[in-house]
Amino acid sequence: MKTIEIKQIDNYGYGILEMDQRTYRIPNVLLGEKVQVDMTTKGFEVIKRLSDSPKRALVRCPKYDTCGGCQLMHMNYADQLELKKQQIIEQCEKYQLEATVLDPIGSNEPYNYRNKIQMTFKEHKGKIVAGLYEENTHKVVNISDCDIQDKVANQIINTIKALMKKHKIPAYDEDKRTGIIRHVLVKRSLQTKQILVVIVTPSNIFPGRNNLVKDLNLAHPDITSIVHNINERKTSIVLGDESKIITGKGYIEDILMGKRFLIGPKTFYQVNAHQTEVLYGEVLKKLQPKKTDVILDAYAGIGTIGLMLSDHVSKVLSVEINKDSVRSAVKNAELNGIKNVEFVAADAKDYILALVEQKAKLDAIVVDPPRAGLDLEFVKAIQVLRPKKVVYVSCDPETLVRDLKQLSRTYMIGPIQPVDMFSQTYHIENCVLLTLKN
Ligand SMILES: C[S@@+](CC[C@H](N)C(=O)[O-])C[C@H]1O[C@@H](n2cnc3c(N)ncnc32)[C@H](O)[C@@H]1O
Repeated sequence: MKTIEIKQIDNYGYGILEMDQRTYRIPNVLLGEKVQVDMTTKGFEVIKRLSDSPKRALVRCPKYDTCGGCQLMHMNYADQLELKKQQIIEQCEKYQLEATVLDPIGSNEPYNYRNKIQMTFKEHKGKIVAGLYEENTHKVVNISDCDIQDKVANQIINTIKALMKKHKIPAYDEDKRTGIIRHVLVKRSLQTKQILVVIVTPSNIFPGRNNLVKDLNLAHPDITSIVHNINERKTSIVLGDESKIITGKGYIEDILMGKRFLIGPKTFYQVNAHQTEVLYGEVLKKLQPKKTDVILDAYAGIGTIGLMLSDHVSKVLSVEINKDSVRSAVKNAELNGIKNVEFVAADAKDYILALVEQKAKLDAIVVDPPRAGLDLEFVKAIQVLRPKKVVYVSCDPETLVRDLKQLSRTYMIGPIQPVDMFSQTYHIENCVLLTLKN
């Protein structure tokens, strides 16, 4: 056993310890804190924290050390934001990109902000547990009150656990392939307060379903719709292909930037509605669109950014690879009476290459790719099309800066504006305006 002092913290919130020519990353420690550590056959283990930094924040979650879902709950919120800013600066240095990184826009609601919760159910020593998988394992950490998830959704999960006991409905055992309830997904709209509950089972057979649904509705009369989803596959993917609507319409509605959006079991939707409006507000502010503009919204999801922009421009081209999301986007346009957005289900790279082929004239492009960032061919196609403005929305600082470096040959890179959509975790969203060089 050894006592060590934490002398370095990386930009993801881990203490860094160099020992025996190896580097260890220690969670839940702050600069100057002393910890007792032990080398085990498995590697490195923190036995006990011996001192607390004056900058330590109260960790509200009793499962913080095992769950792995949050990494920064032990830090003051202002320090969390500063650390996330440093992540982006680190990437700018790595890729030698000259860019200003602004202070992140923090959230007024750094707890209980997630509007979607997805719990895995298991039996453990004769008890039903529901929670998230422990990092890199299939062990479920039992969570009864997650501090970043919606409070009502937490209560619904606890009710379902109690009702399973009451009606003797067993949780699914993925090794033996026995039992009934595998996962429960709850989505709750911030604006309309509508609630969708999706109960996932491994087959059609669901004894006790009617009793469970009846009691669940009695306990939570505010539930808008309950869906039974069947996932027969041995996979960590939560939802299967078949869904049966048990009550309600099978989806809920939310309002974002004044527009209505339909959210079904599989619909991709930003998890932090408070900060999504802040982020989309930044997109609008940076783009300063004109009524005559033709804009491409690439990696469009259910069309949220393009639909928000539709009032301000002449036409939006919206491209998204997931066909279900595109179908939702089309419905969302109808729901809002929007007629100037053209939706395409395609790989954004293929679509933009076709626009290059057609010598299309675009005034601006908004991109919001997944963590992998933009395909190099997509980046090069932007450089051929040469719209005056590009707004890049990103959830991964490394791929953002990599792509900005490439785009900086043709575009001036504006200040990078981080927006904190994922408080208590090390994730950060960014938004940046690129303006065509003369
Ligand atoms: C970070 S989400 C952004 C969604 C949307 N802009 C929003 O704010 O909700 C990224 C989206 O890119 C889509 N996507 C991933 N790869 C793609 C590709 N090669 N071409 C087009 N869309 C893609 C995903 O399905 C997902 O909907």
